[in-house]
Amino acid sequence: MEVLVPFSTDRPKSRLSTVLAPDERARFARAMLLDVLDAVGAAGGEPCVLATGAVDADLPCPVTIDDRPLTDAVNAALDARLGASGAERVAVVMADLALATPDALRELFGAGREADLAIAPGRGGGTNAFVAGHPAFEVDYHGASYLDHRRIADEIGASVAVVDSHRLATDVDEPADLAELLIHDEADDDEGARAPRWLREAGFALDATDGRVGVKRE
Ligand SMILES: Nc1nc2c(ncn2[C@@H]2O[C@H](COP(=O)(O)OP(=O)(O)OP(=O)(O)O)[C@@H](O)[C@H]2O)c(=O)[nH]1
Ligand SMILES: C[C@H](OP(=O)(O)O)C(=O)O
Repeated sequence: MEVLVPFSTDRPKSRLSTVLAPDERARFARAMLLDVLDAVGAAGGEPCVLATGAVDADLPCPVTIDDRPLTDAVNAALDARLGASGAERVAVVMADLALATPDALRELFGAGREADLAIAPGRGGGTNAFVAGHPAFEVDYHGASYLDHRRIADEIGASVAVVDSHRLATDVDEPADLAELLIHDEADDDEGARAPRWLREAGFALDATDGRVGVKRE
C-alpha cells in the first residue's frame, strides 16, 4: 500500500520555536521524517513524501512536490490515486509521528483493510494518520480535523475504524511532546531512531524537578 507522508519544508515545527532555533527545527523535522519513513517501510508500506519543496535529506523513497496548502495537496494526491487510478487503499501518515513503530503502523494498515477509513486521532483532535479506500473521501486538516473527517466519512457512507494508539496519537508539535520522544525511545544503541538521538545530542534530557516530566536543555 502506498503511504503518503506530508512534509513541510517551509519553516517547519514553528510551535517548537521556544526551544529550537529555525535551523534546528528544520534538522529535527528531517530526523523525524526519516524515522517515520523507516517505520513505514518496515511495516510493509511503500512511502512517498508529499513535500512543499525540495527536501534536504537523502530520502529512501519518491518525493512529490506540491506547495499547495496541506488539505489541497493531500486531496489532490488522494484523488489521483483513489479516484482515477482506482487504487485499493492509500495511507497518509504525518512526518512528525516520531513514536510510530512498524507494529503501530501495521495495526493501522490492518484496520484499513477492514473499513473504508481507518483513522488514528491525534491528541487535541488532529488526524495523525489514516488509510482511505473510499474514492469520495476528502481531508479537511487543522482544527478538530478528526471530527471533521468522521463527519465526512458519515456523509459519504464510508465505514470507519478508529485506531486507538498511543504511538500514533503522539505527534511532536509542542515542547512538552519532546519528553514523550525521550521516554518512549526504544533504541538501546546508537543505531536507534534519529529524532531522540538528535534531541540528546542537542542537549535535551528529561526533567521531573517540578513533579511533572518535561525536558531541559543543557
Ligand atoms: N505537504 C505539506 N505538508 C505539510 C503542510 N503543513 C504541514 N505539513 C506536514 O504535516 C505534518 C503535520 O503538520 P504540523 O504539525 O502543522 O507541522 P508543522 O506545520 O511543521 O508545525 P507547525 O509549524 O508547528 O504548525 C507535518 O509533518 C508537516 O511537515 C503543507 O502545507 N504541505
Ligand atoms: C495536520 C493537522 O495537524 P495539527 O495542526 O493538528 O498539528 C491536523 O491533524 O489536522
